[in-house]
Amino acid sequence: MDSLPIIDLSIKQNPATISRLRQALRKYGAFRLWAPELKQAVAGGLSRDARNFFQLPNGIKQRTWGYAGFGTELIRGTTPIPKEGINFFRKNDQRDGHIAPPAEFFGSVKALHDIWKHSRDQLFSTVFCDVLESEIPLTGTPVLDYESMGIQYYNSQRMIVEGGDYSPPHMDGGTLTILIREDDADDGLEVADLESTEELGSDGVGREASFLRVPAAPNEVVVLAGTRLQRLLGRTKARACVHRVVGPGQKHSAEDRVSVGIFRACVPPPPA
Ligand SMILES: O=C(O)CCC(=O)C(=O)O
Ligand SMILES: [Fe+2]
Repeated sequence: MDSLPIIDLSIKQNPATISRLRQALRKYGAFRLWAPELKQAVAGGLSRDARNFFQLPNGIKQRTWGYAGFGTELIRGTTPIPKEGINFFRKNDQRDGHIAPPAEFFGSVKALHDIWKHSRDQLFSTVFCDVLESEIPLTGTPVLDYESMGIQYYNSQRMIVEGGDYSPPHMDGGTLTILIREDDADDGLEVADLESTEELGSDGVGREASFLRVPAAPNEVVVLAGTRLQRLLGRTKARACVHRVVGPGQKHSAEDRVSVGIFRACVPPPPA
């Protein structure tokens, strides 16, 4: 397998596709999803609004709900990630004395979320019933598991360590992450071949595994399995994807990079 298999939710999956998906969930914990409408929503406004937001003065960003400043997010509690981000629909983000994100930006995020809502049930029934043949309910624990959206902004001008990576190898929590990126044949995203190492933790896997590049191809997004899915179903069915974003160095093109994650894609966010 030298690329991740892809599914189109608008058609019934044939047995060959199902078997490729099962294999990919064990080997990489990831697959691709045909989703022109999600890509269109990002290209048609959200990425522009995100770039405008991240250009705002620090003082304003710091006071905005859900904002995480450059290098403040940590991997495994220790390693700072050289990116900025803003999260939407997360509990407890609407702190006193803070301000809402610009209305236009919020509108674009909301529009993307409304589009995603239409595919969510179909994705879950395909993955859990047809592919994983699971009867374990994966929704319905909203205290642990609620959906949020995060926009990541990586700026190569701000890389502290030359040749460093944008994001170290890590696993996401939750069941599934939907990752939407701007089209780019090599934007640095890579997923580990989990069958190429005995290591289980993301740091060990990151050191030892071979990694597969995942191009950000037109009309498609990537679905990553998270630690919660692995816990619920067991490693024999699905592994949590270990992924990283290799820094700009010589390896890929982008000077800055915007990505959108739908995290813990599982249950609807709590009402605003
Ligand atoms: O920016 C990306 O492509 C990956 C982001 C990511 O892995 C994360 O935010 O958890
Ligand atoms: Fe991640």
